[in-house]
Amino acid sequence: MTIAAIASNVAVDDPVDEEIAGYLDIAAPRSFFLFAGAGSGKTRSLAKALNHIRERHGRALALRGQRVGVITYTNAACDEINRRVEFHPLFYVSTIHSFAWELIRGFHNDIREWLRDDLTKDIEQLKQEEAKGRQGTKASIARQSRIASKTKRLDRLDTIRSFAYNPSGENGEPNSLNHSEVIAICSTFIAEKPLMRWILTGRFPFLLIDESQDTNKHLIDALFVVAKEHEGRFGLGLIGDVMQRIYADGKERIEAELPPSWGKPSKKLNHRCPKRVVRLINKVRQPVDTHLQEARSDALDGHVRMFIRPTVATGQQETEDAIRLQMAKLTEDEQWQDRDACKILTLEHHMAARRLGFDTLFAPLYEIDGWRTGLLDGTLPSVRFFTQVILPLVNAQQSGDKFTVAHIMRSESPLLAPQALKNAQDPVQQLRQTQSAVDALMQLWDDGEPTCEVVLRCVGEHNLFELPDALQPVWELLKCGNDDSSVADAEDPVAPEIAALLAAMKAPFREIDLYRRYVSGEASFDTHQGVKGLEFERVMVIINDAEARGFMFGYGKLLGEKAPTASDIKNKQEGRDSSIDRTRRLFYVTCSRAEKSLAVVVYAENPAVVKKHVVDSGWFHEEEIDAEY
Ligand SMILES: Nc1ncnc2c1ncn2[C@@H]1O[C@H](COP(=O)(O)OP(=O)(O)OP(=O)(O)O)[C@@H](O)[C@H]1O
Repeated sequence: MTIAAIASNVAVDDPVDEEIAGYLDIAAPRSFFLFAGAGSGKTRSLAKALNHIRERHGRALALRGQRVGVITYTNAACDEINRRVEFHPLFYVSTIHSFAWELIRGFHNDIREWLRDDLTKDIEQLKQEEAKGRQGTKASIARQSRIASKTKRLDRLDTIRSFAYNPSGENGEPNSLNHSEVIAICSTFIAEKPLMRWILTGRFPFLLIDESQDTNKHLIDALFVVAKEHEGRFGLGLIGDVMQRIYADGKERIEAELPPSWGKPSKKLNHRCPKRVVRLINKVRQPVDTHLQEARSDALDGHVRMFIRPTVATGQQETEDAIRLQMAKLTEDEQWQDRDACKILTLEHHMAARRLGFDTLFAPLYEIDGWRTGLLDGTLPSVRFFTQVILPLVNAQQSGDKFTVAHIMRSESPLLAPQALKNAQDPVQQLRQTQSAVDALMQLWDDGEPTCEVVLRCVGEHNLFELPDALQPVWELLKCGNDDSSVADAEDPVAPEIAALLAAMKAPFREIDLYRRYVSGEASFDTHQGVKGLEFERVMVIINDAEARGFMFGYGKLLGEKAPTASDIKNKQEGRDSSIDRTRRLFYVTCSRAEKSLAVVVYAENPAVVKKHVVDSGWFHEEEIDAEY
């Protein structure tokens, strides 16, 4: 054996996978919680565990008509697990919502009664609030509208024979359940109905949950009940890292509630990060628990740097570009110069939107609560119309791609709809009219770049495409020139959605493509939360409380700039989560994405205080900090 082989630690966690295999025994399954930090190869351990079940117990399970349930966080994660188990039908791999629906579908009467109870309680609560509140306020109007819609739903319940749910869709039909209802119903049924627990364990004698720290706490609590009641015939495997819990509905302090009978395997190695990053994330984690990691013995040393800059109102983009050049020099990695070769993590989407230059379009739409999800996954119909119909046409036309232009026009334009061509007295004339509509659109670029509003007006005037419902009123307003929401009658303002769209339409058309690239993951930017589970060679973490809007996370306290509030101190004393804890975990997640080098950029009110704090905490050495005062 060579010295290198003796010193190598890369196989140090192999016994953990064997330990897990021991728990996955069909004759005596045992529940377990796998403690494993960032980059420790949780996906690989999960895939190994599944393949072990298939080899050892696949036949027996198949004969009994049983499957192995696997819950992961995203559809992409489901695809990855399925790929690693070669899409074997023994495994039912799904997201939490699909899994919950799979269990409750068919229990229509029970679902109806659950909804009746839930709606009645909600209405009662709203009525009490309304009785206490003031009439005529916006809050009162909103409450009354919620009471009316919930009452309508309650009144219709008895006419609904079967309920429906679409995990990836809008769920707008009267019989459809929304995402949180599906989770709540499933958790309640499991917790309260013994039959449901028998059904669950009968169908899935093993249930493995990845990212369990962020799995809905009510569901985890319900599954704890199942694991206890069916001990010896059902094995629940929770895989996760408590330090990476970043969503509010995950279960706090799950590790403290694990029953003594559960297995508690723990992985030590970080396969992803260079040695210096592992030392940093260990220091960040140290005050929280004892699960510290080792880097692989063959890992790079890597680089970490903190750049502290005074808080400024503008010019962050230039500052961050200059920092990338500094990183390129000190890491001798030229790719830092190329923004697209780096992952730049902002705390919130609007910070990325501002840096990438699609803020005019994005900011007003993001204000509308019900639109956020659609805006972020690119499915919001009003914006989708621009990204999926108008932009491809403009791009194809600009690059002379006649085939694509013809394809888009044939499939999307009412001018070339079969009926329009059939009704046209002269089809050749109809084709000419279509061409002149496209020409009119493209001429908008002759005098520089048009705004989305100008483009929309042109599309509407020439009937180039059918407008989605949401844009129809905007087009009507644009047509009559009444497009300035700021001068709208204060007594009768336009609906917030329309005002948001009118504001967004002021964006230059180029913002459409910048937005599209961001939401499709092609851009160099992402948010701190959005990169959970991912890894990148060069990571830049941007910390700027002055730009952040949410209240969930705040770096000032974590970095010593602000004192903890009375409620932070109370939370700590009572063992509850505080914003410092949440922010620490978020920081751990972001830093642990780096495969080669990491730059942390902090905009601080008081750079000297931040510098002293991170040096005193042992996170960075003085020479790793570049502070400007
Ligand atoms: N035993 C191993 N040997 C070599 N490389 C490994 C091993 N296990 C995992 N890796 C690699 O390490 C990286 C991290 O693995 P993975 O993404 O599964 O970690 P994770 O535990 O899910 O991390 P996180 O919780 O931080 O997202 C991946 O690039 C993976 O291919």
